[in-house]
Amino acid sequence: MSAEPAAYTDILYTERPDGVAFITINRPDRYNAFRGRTVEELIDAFQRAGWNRDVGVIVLSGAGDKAFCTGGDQGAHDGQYDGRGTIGLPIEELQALIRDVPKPVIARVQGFAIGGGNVLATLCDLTIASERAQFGQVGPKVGSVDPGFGTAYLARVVGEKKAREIWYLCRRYTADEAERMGLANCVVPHDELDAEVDRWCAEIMEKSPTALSIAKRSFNADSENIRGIGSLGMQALSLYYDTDESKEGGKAFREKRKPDFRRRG
Ligand SMILES: CC(C)(COP(=O)(O)OP(=O)(O)OC[C@H]1O[C@@H](n2cnc3c(N)ncnc32)[C@H](O)[C@@H]1OP(=O)(O)O)[C@@H](O)C(=O)NCCC(=O)NCCSC(=O)CCC(=O)c1ccccc1C(=O)O
Repeated sequence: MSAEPAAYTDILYTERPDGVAFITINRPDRYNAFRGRTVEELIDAFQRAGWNRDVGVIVLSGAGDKAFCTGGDQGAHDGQYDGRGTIGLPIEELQALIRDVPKPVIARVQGFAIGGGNVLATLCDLTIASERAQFGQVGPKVGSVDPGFGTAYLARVVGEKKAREIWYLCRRYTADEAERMGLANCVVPHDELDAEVDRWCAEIMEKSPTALSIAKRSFNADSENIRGIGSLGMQALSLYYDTDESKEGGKAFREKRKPDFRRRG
């Protein structure tokens, strides 16, 4: 096994001899929320695994038992986030890269896949969930929204009505509900999650890598226009983040109280 470069602080990276690369968000004390640095490291790791011919499948996961990923770190923004990019996070690059790497990406979801973490799981080619996993969106509850793949592509995956419900009501969904709506491929007992992920990876590794990459690109082509919607939307999100309405969401989350979005000046 090759270990992650010493420079990574927010993720773990491992390539196994069987051709599986594991990329793990390693901020369990923050429920694997991402800050600017986390997103940069994820981009670096996906580039590394994505173009290495010895790697046939990539598994994205979150460290610990609590969360796969809970989206942007609420401690890393009051307005823009703390990194580069339109909103202070190069999140569009990461989302596009998960689609662009010419090999299947599996989301291994053992806990919360919430907010931007739910977007990452949705973007992975396949999702394998523990029975303890929980899925959902929180954007309109915390003064945010994903204006591209997280909304428009989600509708391709679960259908328009369900996608709108997910975003407008911000409920949490069990792993079984996620499977029924097409957000997860399968749900397994918690202690069987890694074995199940290994089984799917082994089956993928037996298949023609070129056929898989053509299949992936073909699936992607049909929803590629959403990339443009997303980059336009990020400009709008950047303006929204600077408003009192958006800031109230993050502030309320940090103060552990209900937000008051409808208050006027
Ligand atoms: C994940 C929860 C549903 C868990 O709820 P619960 O079990 O009641 O536990 P809590 O007490 O709420 O949380 C435990 C502990 O974890 C900390 N924490 C959880 N999530 C985050 C986070 N994202 N950032 C920082 N810290 C987090 C929490 O503060 C607690 O710590 P203590 O020290 O114990 O107090 C629930 O926690 C939850 O709903 N979390 C909020 C998730 C969130 O706000 N995510 C970011 C916004 S998501 C979003 O806006 C969608 C838009 C989007 O996808 C996007 C698009 C473009 C750029 C960025 C984003 C983005 O994701 O922001």
